[in-house]
Amino acid sequence: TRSTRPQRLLAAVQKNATRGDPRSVVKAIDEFCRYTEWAMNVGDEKGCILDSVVSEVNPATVLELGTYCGYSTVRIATLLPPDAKLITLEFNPDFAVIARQVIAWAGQEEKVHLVEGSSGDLIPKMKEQFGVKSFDLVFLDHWKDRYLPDAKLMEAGSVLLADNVICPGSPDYLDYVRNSPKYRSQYFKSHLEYTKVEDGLEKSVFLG
Ligand SMILES: O=C(NCCc1nnc(-c2ccc3[nH]cnc3c2)[nH]1)c1cc(-c2ccc(F)cc2)cc(O)c1O
Ligand SMILES: [Mg+2]
Repeated sequence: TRSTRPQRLLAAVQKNATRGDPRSVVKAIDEFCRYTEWAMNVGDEKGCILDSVVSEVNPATVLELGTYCGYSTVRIATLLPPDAKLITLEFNPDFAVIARQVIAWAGQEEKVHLVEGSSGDLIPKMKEQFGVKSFDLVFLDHWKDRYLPDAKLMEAGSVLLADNVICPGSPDYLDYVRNSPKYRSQYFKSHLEYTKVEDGLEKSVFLG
């Protein structure tokens, strides 16, 4: 049967990227998605904004919601010190299978813990399962209607960075973080990955 898009993306990584070289993995995915087949990775333009926020926060613990093929997982992990921890949640087992291989090809498996399941179930269990009370940085890139309920599950002191606040959009989340006294929010205008369509990242600092 026909391969899936994540399988074709992984094949492009294994063909064009050097094992153990995360930057070549990121480059191979961006080239594949720009010139061969679009895929919903955060991409190179928004990826640079992601990189700058990760570097600024310099987190010891990161939670990523929505692994997909592991593109942003690799970008984030590459910027973390060896003892830092990145937990990434993926709901779709087919995506998780691919993401594990992309993360391994990039040589980042030490810092990354990919957990399969739904954010609504797993976030409340974070504390006991991973001994993590709160995360220094949370990257929201999963189902857009889960951003707000999951943010409310996590109100324990961290920086939230949300992808796709314009396209596909998460209007209830955006309204909440921009109008709640609990957050200081900032919009980074950009474009939907590999296109000219407007999109952006919203960075929201929890004020406690
Ligand atoms: O849907 C997206 N991303 C979400 C993937 C996902 N698939 N499954 C999950 C999940 C759901 C529960 C979860 N609970 C825990 N992890 C979870 C992961 N997330 C997404 C879509 C687009 C997009 C834009 C324009 C278009 F015309 C078509 C598409 C762009 C993007 O950057 C995205 O991130
Ligand atoms: Mg996204």
